[in-house]
Amino acid sequence: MNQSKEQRILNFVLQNAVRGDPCSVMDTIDKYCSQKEWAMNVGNEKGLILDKTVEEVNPSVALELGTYCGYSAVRIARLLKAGARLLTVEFNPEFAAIAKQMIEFAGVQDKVKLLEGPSEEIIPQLKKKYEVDTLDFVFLDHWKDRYAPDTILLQECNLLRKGSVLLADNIIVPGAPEFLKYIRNNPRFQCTNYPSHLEYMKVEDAMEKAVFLG
Ligand SMILES: O=C(NC/C=C/[C@H]1O[C@@H](Sc2ccncc2)[C@H](O)[C@@H]1O)c1cc([N+](=O)[O-])cc(O)c1O
Ligand SMILES: [Mg+2]
Repeated sequence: MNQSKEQRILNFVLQNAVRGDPCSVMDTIDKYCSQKEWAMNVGNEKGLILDKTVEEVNPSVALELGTYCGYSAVRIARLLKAGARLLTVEFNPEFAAIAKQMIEFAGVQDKVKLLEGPSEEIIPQLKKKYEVDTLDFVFLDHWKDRYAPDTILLQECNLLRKGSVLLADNIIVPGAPEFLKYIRNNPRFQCTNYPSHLEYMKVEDAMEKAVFLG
């Protein structure tokens, strides 16, 4: 049975990256996906916006929606302080299995907990089952039509506190129009747009930061 693209990406990392070195894993994925097969990792240009936001927030508890191959989980986890943790949600079992191996190869597994299942089921479990009080940082990079409902669900589950920071990928491509409409018209969020480019392409994209005002 022939391999999936995601399996080919993982194999390329296992054969070419340096075990225990998150930057080497990120660079190797970016090399493969820019030269061989495009894939929907956040990439290095938008990745730098992600880095700056994570460094600014310096989260104790971070949530990622949409793990995919684990590129942004490795990217975020490498910046977390001692004792801080990233919860990342993936509902596709094949992708989850790939991401688990990617995270372990990068050596950040002690900071990352991969939760398998759809965000709408996992989010309501975060407090009781995963011992979360509130989230300091949330990276939205899953199905674009889930960004708005999941942002509402995070509020309904009292998972946001004054100053919690949301960062959403793909504001232009594929786009998240409902989310943008919701978040920019909501007085409880302070929004900032970061123009960038679609990963590995000369196509315009953007990220949106939304700070919860409580
Ligand atoms: O479609 C995109 N992303 C959707 C990502 C989805 C990821 O999240 C879960 S869905 C899920 C996970 C958790 N809970 C519920 C659902 C999927 O299994 C996948 O791992 C996308 C597309 C493009 N593009 O150019 O076409 C560029 C990008 O940067 C993108 O992020
Ligand atoms: Mg994306």
